Amino acid sequence: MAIEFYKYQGTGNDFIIIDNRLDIFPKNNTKQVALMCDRKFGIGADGLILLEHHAQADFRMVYYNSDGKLSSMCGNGGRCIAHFAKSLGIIENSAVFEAVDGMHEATVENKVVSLHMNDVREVIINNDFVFLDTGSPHHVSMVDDLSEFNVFQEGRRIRNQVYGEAGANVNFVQKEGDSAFSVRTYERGVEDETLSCGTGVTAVALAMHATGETSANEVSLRTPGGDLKVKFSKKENGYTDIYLIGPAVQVYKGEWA
Ligand SMILES: N[C@@H](CCC[C@H](N)C(=O)O)C(=O)O
Repeated sequence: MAIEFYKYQGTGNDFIIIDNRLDIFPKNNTKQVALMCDRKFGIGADGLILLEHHAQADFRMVYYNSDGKLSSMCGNGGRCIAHFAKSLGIIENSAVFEAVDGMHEATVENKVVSLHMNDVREVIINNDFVFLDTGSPHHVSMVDDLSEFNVFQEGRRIRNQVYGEAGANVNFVQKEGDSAFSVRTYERGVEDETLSCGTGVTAVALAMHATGETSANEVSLRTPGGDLKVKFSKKENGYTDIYLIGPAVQVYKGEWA
């Protein structure tokens, strides 16, 4: 049976999104998800997202990385699925949905989506990197010349040598101003640099605050795919009221034969 899909991008982090409220998708078929995400033999995307029925919330979000495996939270994907829900008429301008890391709220205003992320309880500060979980695990490291930095080589090395099979996403950061940073991310499950990572820039904003690189509670993050904003409040142990804000764009609609 042909599957109707929508292609989305949030600051260049791109996704196939499918309305699976009628359970049409073969959810255990890892090979099919990987093939659909393949940029040469399939549609091409960093991940695939299912929008599903939820008894108490507006919908459920199910996220697969481009390797075809179910994974942890995707911030840019969360922003894109909220926009998709609005385009389907499931929500008006605000959504409550459940993802793998729990409940989220989102507001959609034209192409800009603000996503409420879950609280972060622990920020682990090491000599030359910070580790924290913003729904997905993130390693954050500052570098001097981000545009020339070999994100693929160094990201892949850290992802494998430091975090082993489970892995982590690896973010490289350069300070651009008091509350502005540039970020490039190597994503596990894509096993490559992506143009942007939502949980990644969220991790960077909190890591920069926790290490004193910024004292601002609203941070601008420049990624190769576009600009995002992260707002947050500090609490005794960690951070609360965390919002990831930026564009989510429906690119096209198609059918997977
Ligand atoms: N692109 C995502 C992160 C997706 C999950 C990640 N690859 C993982 O497996 O941890 C985002 O925007 O947050």
